[in-house]
Amino acid sequence: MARDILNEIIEKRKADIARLGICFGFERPTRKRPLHPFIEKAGTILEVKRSSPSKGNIAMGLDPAETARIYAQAGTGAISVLTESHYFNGSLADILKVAEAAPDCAILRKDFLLYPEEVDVAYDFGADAVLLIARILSDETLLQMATRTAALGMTPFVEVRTEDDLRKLKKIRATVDCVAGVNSRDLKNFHIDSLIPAEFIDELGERAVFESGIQTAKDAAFARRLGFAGVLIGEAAAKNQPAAQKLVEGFLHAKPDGFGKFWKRIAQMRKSLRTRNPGQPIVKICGITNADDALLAAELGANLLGFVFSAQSPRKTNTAEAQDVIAQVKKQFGKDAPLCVGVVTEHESPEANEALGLANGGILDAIQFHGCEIPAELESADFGYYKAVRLKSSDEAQELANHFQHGIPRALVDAYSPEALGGTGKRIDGETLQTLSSQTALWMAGGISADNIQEIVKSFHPELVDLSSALESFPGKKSAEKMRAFCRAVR
Ligand SMILES: O=P(O)(O)OC[C@@H](O)[C@@H](O)c1c[nH]c2ccccc12
Repeated sequence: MARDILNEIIEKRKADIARLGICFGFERPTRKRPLHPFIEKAGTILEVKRSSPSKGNIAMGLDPAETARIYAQAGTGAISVLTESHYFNGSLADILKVAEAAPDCAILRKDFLLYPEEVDVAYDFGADAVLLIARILSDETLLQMATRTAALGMTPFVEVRTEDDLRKLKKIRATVDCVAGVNSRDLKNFHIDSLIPAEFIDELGERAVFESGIQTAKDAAFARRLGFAGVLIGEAAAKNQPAAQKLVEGFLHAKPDGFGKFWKRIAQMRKSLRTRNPGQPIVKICGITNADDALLAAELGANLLGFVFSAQSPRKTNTAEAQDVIAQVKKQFGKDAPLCVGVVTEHESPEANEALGLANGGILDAIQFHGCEIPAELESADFGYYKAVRLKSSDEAQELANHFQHGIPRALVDAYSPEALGGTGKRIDGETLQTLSSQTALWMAGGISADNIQEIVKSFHPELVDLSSALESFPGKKSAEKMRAFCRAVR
């Protein structure tokens, strides 16, 4: 059985408190600073974090006062102080130091708090907000602690990760106002998935915070683009403090937009498939050129439709055709219509410009950059985008990790073929797929059909499968029979 770190942390804390008391041996101060509002408008929370169970040493020698000054200078409105000692090497004394060094910042006490009395301790040491992890607290204790936090004038910051956590949050919100955070890291196995916050955001209320896994300014921007009011950044800020300002600006300069909306819809699709039909991947049917194919695909439950804007492709479409097809699909399926994606293979080609025009006009929901880079000017585009990488070898699979460093949660992998840019029916080798599926949520294209989809799902657990040629009667025209057979097989 995997080691349950969460449990270990809690057991050690209980033992410490039994031995040292609720202040862990520190003298209990009287609060000196005034209370600060916490995430009342969009802002960042930078964390004083020396180490963690997942990463080990992060910034062991960090000086809390110096760090707090740098964070305040970087423009953050709030600072999180990890006070857990065994795994994070923090202490209550750190709060006192941060409070003195950053008098204008709100302070969050970040710990695995278990007892209502610990809320009073947080107040006395100078905290303005208190982390309450829904997963480790019963309904009653959570309510009691949130109520106590609010009664003292602090902000309860409730962290959720599961549906049951969400239920608890809703229950306490009936009586206590609180900020809700969603952790993109699973505290049980440390996996980071930036689409988890996207799944939850619509249920978290206005003051929602995206927690963990933020490495770059673009990642921070992604949280804002999804619509989060706050973002909590630990490792990336603590380890590289001169870069803290860039992280803050990345978040503050972005705004909720169509890019965030696209990923939110992907996250919601994944969630609804998970509840209705666990294991079934999101299905993207690509190479759509006509309304009959599009309408049948939508009726059969395709989640995304792909429109190819590439001169070389036998499945290429154009503005007028795509516009007409998409209008018919949206008319018939309304808000349940599949998402429509333009596939682009070459920058600044007339075809790429047509696709970008449709995306800017809100007709295409996203652009897939297939085998070409994403143009830098898209950083504030009001539509979704991601990259499709054509993999030649398993070595390249390693490089794929880089594509997730830019605030874009997924990349699609396709098989490489010297003859064409896609739609060759060729499949990526099993070893590479295995590597990828163990590292990331797999978005897979190339050689998928009704005949092999069950084996693919079983072996590689793709989150999304993208098909084109296997569903055709001839290039550019889908076969109703093959589409039906595929949809039966994928369920
Ligand atoms: O270092 P990161 O990946 O930026 O994560 C920061 C913060 O979200 C993380 O430390 C955290 C989130 N929730 C927690 C609960 C307890 C301890 C720590 C945490």
